[in-house]
Formats: sequence, C-alpha cells, structure tokens
Amino acid sequence: MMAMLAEAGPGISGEEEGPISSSSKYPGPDAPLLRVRQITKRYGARIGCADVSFDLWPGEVMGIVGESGSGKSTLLGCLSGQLRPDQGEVVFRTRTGPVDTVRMSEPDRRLLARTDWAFVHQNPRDGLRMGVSAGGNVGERLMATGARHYGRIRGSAGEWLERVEIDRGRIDDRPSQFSGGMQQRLQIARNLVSGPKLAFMDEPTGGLDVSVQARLLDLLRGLVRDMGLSAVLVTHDLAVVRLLADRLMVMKDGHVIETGLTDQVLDDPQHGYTQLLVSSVLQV
Ligand SMILES: Nc1ncnc2c1ncn2[C@@H]1O[C@H](COP(=O)(O)OP(=O)(O)OP(=O)(O)O)[C@@H](O)[C@H]1O
Repeated sequence: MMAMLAEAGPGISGEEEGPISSSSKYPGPDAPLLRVRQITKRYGARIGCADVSFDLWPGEVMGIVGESGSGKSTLLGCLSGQLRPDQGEVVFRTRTGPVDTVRMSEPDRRLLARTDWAFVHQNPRDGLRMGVSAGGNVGERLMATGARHYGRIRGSAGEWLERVEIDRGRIDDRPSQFSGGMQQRLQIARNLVSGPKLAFMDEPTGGLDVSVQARLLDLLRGLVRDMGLSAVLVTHDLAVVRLLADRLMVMKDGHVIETGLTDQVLDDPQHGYTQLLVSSVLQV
C-alpha cells in the first residue's frame, strides 16, 4: 500500500517522501487519532445526539449501535463533517498536528475527506461515481492526493481492484455493470487507495445478501488490520460489530448509555436497554 502511495505522489501535506515513519509527527499508539468532546446536535427541539465524548486510538474500530432514531447517523455526520454540531469538538491528529475539524475551513475539510479520511456509505451509489469506470473511480481518489502518472494510477487502481476481489479485467466497466456486493467492494477500494488513517462507515454491509455480507465483512476486517486503519462504524447489526469493532458505544435517544470493549458489552451488558438489544438478537 505504502509503495503504491509513494508511487502515487504527495499526500495531504505535500510531502514527497512516502511512508510516514513511527518517529514522524504522526501520532503513535500513545495519542488518540480522534478526540471527540461533548458533541451535541439538535433538530429544533428534538435531540439528534447529546454530549458525546470519546477517544479513538490509531488502529482502533469503534462501533456505534442502537435502535432506529437513537442518533447514530447524526453522530457519524457530526464526526465526519457532514453535519455541523451545535456544540463540541472533534479533534483529528493530522500529520502536522491536532485540528478541530468542526471549526476548520470547508476547503481544508474537503481535502481531509479526500485523503486522510474515508467514508463508506451503506448505498455504494452514494460513494461512487456511477458514470465513471471502476478504474476511474479508484484513480480519481489517487489524483486527489497528487498522483499524475497515468500508467501508475491505472496500475494502482488494478491492484486495488484485485485487493477487493474484483477481476482486474473489469477495470473499464462502470459500477452499474457490477453486482451490489461488487459495487460495495469498489467503494471500499476507492476510499482506501489513498491510505487514509480514519474511515467512517455507515452500515457498510446493509442491504446485501447474508452470504455477500459475510465475505465483505471478512475483506473489511483484513483491510482494517493490514492498513492499521481506525474506524467509526455505525450499524444496527450486532454481528457486524462483533466481527469488526474493538469497542462499542450503545446509543439511546441521542445519548451514549453504555460503552466498553465489544465482547464485554455484548456478553455482559450492564444497561437494561443494551440487555434488551442483545437479547433481541438470536445469534450474535
Ligand atoms: N434532518 C432531520 N430533521 C429533524 N430531525 C431529524 C433529522 N435527522 C434525524 N432527526 C432526528 O434525530 C434523531 C436521531 O436520528 P438519527 O437518524 O441520527 O438516528 P439513527 O440511530 O441513525 O437511526 P437509523 O438507524 O434509523 O438511521 C431522531 O429522533 C430523528 O427523528
């Protein structure tokens, strides 16, 4: 991955030297990658999410679960810059230091979204350009990070298609010619090709057949581990968090009511609502 990035050109900070070493300014395992403090978002009198705080560490996956309307999407929107919270901080450690993304300029946030951040939508159509070829979808993101050499961009796109188990021979096909599972894998390739540090995932396996889901989950788990990716994962599916998330936050009526290591929360839920949530699923 890093070799591909080095070929692809400069990263967000315009550095030419490729991989960031552990001794560089990028935070090590002793500093949170994302520091979230008291995030609150209201829709008029209705609470979207209230007073949410947590730290996300490099390489960690945080799952957010809760029933419909509990505030998961609102929180994810506030964290990823798609919604502006009424209150609170979302501090991301960029390569040059911590930045409160709630208060950063729109162009800077857009640059971050194309480089160090990834967003995997439930519906791949929301994360892909349907009128552009598979290779173009992946290559476009590399170009956003400064890559200009056509042959190398195409080579990296082909490698990433294979990495997400799409035949390289399909590189010139459009996403509309792909199955739902393939479209989702293409969306993942488009997002991860630039070597992001943090991925926001909104029901990444939602709307897919069970067997397709299982394969996608396996693939995601491997990529997250291999890339040392941090992620915030929203889902109502406890089997998905069981497989992917290190830690879990349980939301109800916009508030976080329970948090802890995933296995701990699922095997020994403390809050009555979490107990109900876990017991309502026959097989987790
Ligand atoms: N655009 C909006 N305008 C008004 N209220 C909203 C809006 N979006 C969300 N809400 C309200 O905010 C609360 C949290 O909604 P949110 O969509 O964040 O929950 P969720 O847990 O993501 O639900 P789901 O799993 O169904 O997507 C709900 O009461 C919802 O009605």
